[in-house]
Amino acid sequence: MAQKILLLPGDGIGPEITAEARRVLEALNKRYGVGCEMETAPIGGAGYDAAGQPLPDETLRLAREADAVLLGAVGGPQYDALPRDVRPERGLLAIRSELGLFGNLRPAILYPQLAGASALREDVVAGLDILIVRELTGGIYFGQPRGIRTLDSGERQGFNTEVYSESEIERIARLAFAAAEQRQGRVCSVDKANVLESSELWREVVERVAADYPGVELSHMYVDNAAMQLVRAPKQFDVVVTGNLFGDILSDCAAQLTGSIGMLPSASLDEHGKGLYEPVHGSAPDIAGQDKANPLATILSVAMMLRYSLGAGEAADRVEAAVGAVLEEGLRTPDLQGGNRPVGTREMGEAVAGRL
Ligand SMILES: NC(=O)c1ccc[n+]([C@@H]2O[C@H](COP(=O)([O-])OP(=O)(O)OC[C@H]3O[C@@H](n4cnc5c(N)ncnc54)[C@H](O)[C@@H]3O)[C@@H](O)[C@H]2O)c1
Ligand SMILES: CC(C)[C@H](C(=O)O)[C@@H](O)C(=O)O
Ligand SMILES: [Mg+2]
Repeated sequence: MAQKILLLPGDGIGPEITAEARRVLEALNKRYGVGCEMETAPIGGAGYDAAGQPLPDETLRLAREADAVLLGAVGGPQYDALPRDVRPERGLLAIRSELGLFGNLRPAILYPQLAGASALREDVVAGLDILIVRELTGGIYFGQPRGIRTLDSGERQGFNTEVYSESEIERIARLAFAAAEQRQGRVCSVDKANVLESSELWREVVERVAADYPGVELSHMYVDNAAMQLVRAPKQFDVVVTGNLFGDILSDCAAQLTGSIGMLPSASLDEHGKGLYEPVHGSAPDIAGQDKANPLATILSVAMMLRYSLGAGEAADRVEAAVGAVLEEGLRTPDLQGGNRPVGTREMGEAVAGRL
């Protein structure tokens, strides 16, 4: 039976990059009978425009029904003045929370053809393969209380709360340790336990979980040092497990090691392995609608979807190999240095689909 995929293009470059991901899926369907049916729904600013909500009820219903969801990106300056509760980013947070997508896998892998495009020297990044495991439905993004209040003095005060319960920490830690068992067997847990109680508990629970994975070596690092170590000697990391906010920041940082933020895919998984897949980058309003966006992060997110949610590991390998092939041929969108064939979003997508 055909598997149902819900496409959520979103805003800015979202529609352009998801169109190329769709092209790749259609090519897989046609050539290898991968068998997926695609449907599209609005989210983010597009959701607000269509239904007055950044996560329309119908979009959420379709997402629950689908076997997997592929999202482009949300947000843009035209929505920044909206009331907070209906801003595009709230739609993304809501779908993550509603679907229970606590486990965010963000692999930062350097394609050898892009070694010269990395922010770091080639010898520092050659062979780079890091997996950032970011907790996605807790922490300061969701903690209560939150808001902006007026103090007695008349001054206003913005406040958010960083909270992590033991069960939330335990399940993300288990995901990270299980991943490390399939990789180089090292987990680095990143926190701010020298200052934050939520991190103190995080460290304690991660230590406890580690006892169940004797084959995995655990280390801890404060987030400020981790940011520095990522750009100093990134290959020291195998799996990095961290909370929602730290993971958001560190994954953009890791992206630049791979040549561009346009190269980083992600999978957001629930307890049963159902997932939403999206590039790590945002809606890039500065280049939207100009055929300049790199669609590879979204196309590589399709590979993760095929592997984790659709049981099509071979097709996933094909997609990743096709990305390697087009880079080898020298195709580069403007965000990627090097190469000998400058291309736009569409030509890059067509090339990948053509090499499957
Ligand atoms: N998952 C998401 O939907 C998501 C993620 C991050 C930011 N956002 C939203 O996106 C909007 C813009 O945010 P931002 O500018 O801070 O981050 P961004 O990731 O959208 O862009 C940062 C920079 O990277 C470039 N870039 C991003 N993706 C690219 C791609 N595929 N190809 C080439 N260049 C690319 C952009 O042109 C820009 O210069 C905001 O509204 C933000 O909230 C959404
Ligand atoms: C747009 C925003 C809500 C989102 C996040 O902070 O999680 C984005 O930056 C990401 O990395 O997916
Ligand atoms: Mg981010």
